[in-house]
Amino acid sequence: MSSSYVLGPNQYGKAECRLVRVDRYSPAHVLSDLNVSTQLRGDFAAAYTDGDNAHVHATDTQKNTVYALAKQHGVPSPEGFLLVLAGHWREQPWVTGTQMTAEQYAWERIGAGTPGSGHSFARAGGETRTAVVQTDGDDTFVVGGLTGLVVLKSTGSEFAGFPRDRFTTLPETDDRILATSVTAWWRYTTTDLDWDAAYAAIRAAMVDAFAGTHSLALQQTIHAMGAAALDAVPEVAEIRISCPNKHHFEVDLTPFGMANGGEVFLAADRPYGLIQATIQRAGVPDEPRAWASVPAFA
Ligand SMILES: O=c1[nH]c(=O)c2[nH]c(=O)[nH]c2[nH]1
Repeated sequence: MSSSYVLGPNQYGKAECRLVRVDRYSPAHVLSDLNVSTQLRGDFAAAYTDGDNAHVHATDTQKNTVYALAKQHGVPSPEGFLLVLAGHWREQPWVTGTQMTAEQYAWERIGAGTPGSGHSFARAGGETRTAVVQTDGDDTFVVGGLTGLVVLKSTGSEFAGFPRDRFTTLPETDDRILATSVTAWWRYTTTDLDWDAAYAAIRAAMVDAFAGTHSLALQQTIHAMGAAALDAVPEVAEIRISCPNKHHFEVDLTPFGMANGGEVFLAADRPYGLIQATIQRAGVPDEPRAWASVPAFA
């Protein structure tokens, strides 16, 4: 190693620990959804100059610490949780400074009046409403839709009974987080409607179906959402729904002597299940021209 270089400022840690904490103390669950990054500064030069890791608190350990301290202390606020994390790391050998950062995603309660109220949420900030109008000669077609409607149930979701082969490792579960970002397109059979009222009715029907359905699979939930949309607005002939299964993995805290209790989750971003279905009103003829150029399932 040449002595003509000196190591300048440096820090290291684990970036973007996606942490979801479900407080189940009352029937109305409380959800905290954070993206936490940790950075340590201190006496770590030898790792850079000599590959000597004797002082290096592994970034994997830093990640585990996020989830373990979330279990122990809860996540009342991003600031409060980061203070807990910083307090932990500042006490460790060789650490002279820390930088703990978090983004928090806000959720609103949904499904009031359904059995899912209390454990069903939609990401605040909301979805994007979409629309496509096409003409072909004298004919006019209207497709409405939405994308980015992010919804989550902190209980009331199971997944079991699926085939097991030699590559199957997924355990069956009778209680998991179900979360998705809904994209939907629906075809109207009219060109004369109160479009805002129809949109509001379809969105509300889908959200309430998501909240109110005790889910045995995302497939079943999607079907319930589509059927609810068709029930809500008779002028809709069919609805296409595309839903990524935004997996939330219960973090194994047993190596740290803690039982998770369905409270601390790692929100994974990929890979994800992708479930897509069209729900059609029986007996209504297809109209492929309405869908020309509308993105197919993707
Ligand atoms: O609701 C689900 N549907 C699936 O098809 C599936 N596959 C999987 O691994 N998890 C899930 N969850």
